[in-house]
Amino acid sequence: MIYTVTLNPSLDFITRLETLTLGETNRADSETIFPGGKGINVSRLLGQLAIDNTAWGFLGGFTGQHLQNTLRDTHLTQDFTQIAGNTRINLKIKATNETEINATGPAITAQELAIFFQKFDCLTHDDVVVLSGSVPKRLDSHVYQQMLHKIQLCGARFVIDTTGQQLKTALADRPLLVKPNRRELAQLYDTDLATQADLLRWGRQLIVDGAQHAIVSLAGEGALLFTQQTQYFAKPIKGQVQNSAGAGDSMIAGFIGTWLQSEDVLESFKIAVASGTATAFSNDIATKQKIEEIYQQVIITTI
Ligand SMILES: Nc1ncnc2c1ncn2[C@@H]1O[C@H](COP(=O)(O)OP(=O)(O)OP(=O)(O)O)[C@@H](O)[C@H]1O
Ligand SMILES: O=P(O)(O)OC[C@@]1(O)O[C@H](CO)[C@@H](O)[C@@H]1O
Repeated sequence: MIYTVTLNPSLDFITRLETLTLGETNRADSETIFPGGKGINVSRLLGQLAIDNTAWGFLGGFTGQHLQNTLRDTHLTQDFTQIAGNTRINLKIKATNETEINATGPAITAQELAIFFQKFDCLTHDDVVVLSGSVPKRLDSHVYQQMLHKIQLCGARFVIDTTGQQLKTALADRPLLVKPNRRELAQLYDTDLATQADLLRWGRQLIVDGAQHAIVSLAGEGALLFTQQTQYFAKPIKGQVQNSAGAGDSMIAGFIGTWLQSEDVLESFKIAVASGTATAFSNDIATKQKIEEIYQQVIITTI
């Protein structure tokens, strides 16, 4: 079974307007609310690919209830830990540029955390846990390390999509996949990635430091995949970007969902690129139909 963990889920409130003027009352042209949070996005994309998975994380309050209701129609099993606080609302402003304000998230009590950790006791070596996204501000930042410890005790495998020190520490535990974007890779190794050679050098370092597979996503400039043996480049695909939030999560889902079924690295990377791009070209997480349409345009080269 694939389990996704979203410690800090969200309702993503997306508002569109022509221009955003700071310090003024702005009037929106439209608004939409989507279920959000990185692990939940991974779960939803896996669902589109008809891959069974269970979503773990913390949900609470009226926002948590709404999120749970919207997820009912999707192909994923919900096994969230209920909390007293309100699940956060993240504001995504689509104007000339995209501006995001991600909320801190609710407080998690020691008791709620203990109930959440009990879930890890059922893991076996057949399971893969996808750990994604931020830690609610008032939760101990070592929570990722604690989860990794429990995952390894059970012999399960994991994918991790986080940043900075949490990612650095996790590399030594041999994640199946990591997927920093360009900015996150630069921050991880404290370098500026000025050239293509820098990207290749530091992308390869993720493997040297322990990752089994590493995708470096480059938004509208494509993506790189590093494996133990080789490295691939996916050419960018042209299209109308609707809402790029969740593109990276979709890549992770496309890759790991396919790899666990086939262990075919190249095919997994193709589905990853198709899934990420299809989500960038959709308002919400991409549908299976959109992923299949984009898949026809994916071109991968060895570099
Ligand atoms: N503007 C775009 N045009 C074409 N493809 C895109 C675009 N944005 C994203 N993609 C596709 O989606 C993949 C992941 O996007 P990106 O690098 O933005 O991930 P990310 O920063 O993790 O995104 P997010 O945090 O919003 O989920 C890219 O490698 C690319 O394949
Ligand atoms: O604050 P975090 O946990 O880093 O990111 C949360 C978030 O921006 O990530 C998803 C897109 O990847 C959105 O659905 C959600 O709002």
